[in-house]
Amino acid sequence: MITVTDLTKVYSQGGRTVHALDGVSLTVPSGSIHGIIGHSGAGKSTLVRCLTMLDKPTSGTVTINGVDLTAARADALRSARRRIGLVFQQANLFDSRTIAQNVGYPLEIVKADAARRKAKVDELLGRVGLADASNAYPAQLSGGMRQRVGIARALATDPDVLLFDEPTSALDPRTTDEVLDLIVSLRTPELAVLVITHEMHVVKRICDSVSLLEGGRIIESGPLTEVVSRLDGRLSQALLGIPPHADLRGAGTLVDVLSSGPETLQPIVAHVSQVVGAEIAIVAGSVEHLAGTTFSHLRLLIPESVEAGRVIDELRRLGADAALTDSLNGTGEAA
Ligand SMILES: Nc1ncnc2c1ncn2[C@@H]1O[C@H](COP(=O)(O)OP(=O)(O)OP(=O)(O)O)[C@@H](O)[C@H]1O
Repeated sequence: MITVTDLTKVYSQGGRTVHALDGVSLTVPSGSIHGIIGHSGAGKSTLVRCLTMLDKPTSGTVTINGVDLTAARADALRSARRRIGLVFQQANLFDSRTIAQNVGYPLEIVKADAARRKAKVDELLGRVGLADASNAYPAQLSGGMRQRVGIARALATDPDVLLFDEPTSALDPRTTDEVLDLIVSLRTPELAVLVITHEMHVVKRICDSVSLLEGGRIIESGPLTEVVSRLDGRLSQALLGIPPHADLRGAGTLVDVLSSGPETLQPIVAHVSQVVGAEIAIVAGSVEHLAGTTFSHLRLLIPESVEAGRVIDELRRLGADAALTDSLNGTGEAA
């Protein structure tokens, strides 16, 4: 389990002070995959550096399975760092070493004997689907395969936390999904996985929970199924993205409606049209299958002849959430 409490990082540059991290707190239980999503400049790289103590936080704590990294002294910190496996955007492999030697490198550092090293490397290459590539060199592998090697290397010291920093940003969509599926397959009850990314697709595909980082702060956080259910949430609007609607002024009132699970199979719009005695158009929509549940976010155009409040009440009565589109914050804007 990784626990981050009130983490801050302040940089001073040319008389200017930058609060790159401004009170970040989060918990990633062992056995789960947590995503941190944010735009460029949100503080993602700073967070990675502070979590691994490559950069010392200004204040706050980072605890891994009860060990406070911020309080650890040199030796203790070195062994605590080994509890974190790190995977970056580029695998950064040694070109002159074979794949097996690259994966076994962290075990050389801790002076594991050759037999143990070989057994571990064989096991890890099997886990990442590269058992046949052990004698190959990095230049002979595709980008996706190199990333698999990086993942195997990060697992070499049996870490408690696996920290991914933009793991798929350099990969094509198909390879991205293969690597994401691999990450999911690594899940064990002992391992806490933290994925830092700017890609909502990564969050949708593999995360159990997610935090939105902006300006060094976590402004929204929770289990995926919970954040997506908040009609007014930034993460919900990004996960169930609806393109900004065309200018429909004068055509009626826009209402957003969000439903999940079995409700998404109900013809609620047709039903409400019948109840209010008017034809309601769906002008935009998004349906996603996330964390095992189907979510639907629709934008409806209510004719002027019908009171939108009645439609909203009726939709809510049917178990959906609904609100006037204009009342929602930042509608149509991705996180
Ligand atoms: N060493 C530094 N000195 C001064 N300011 C810094 C330093 N590192 C980061 N910052 C500032 O801290 C803020 C967060 O930067 P950071 O690189 O962590 O964001 P990011 O989300 O990783 O962005 P990107 O995806 O573009 O790398 C930015 O305003 C950046 O200019």
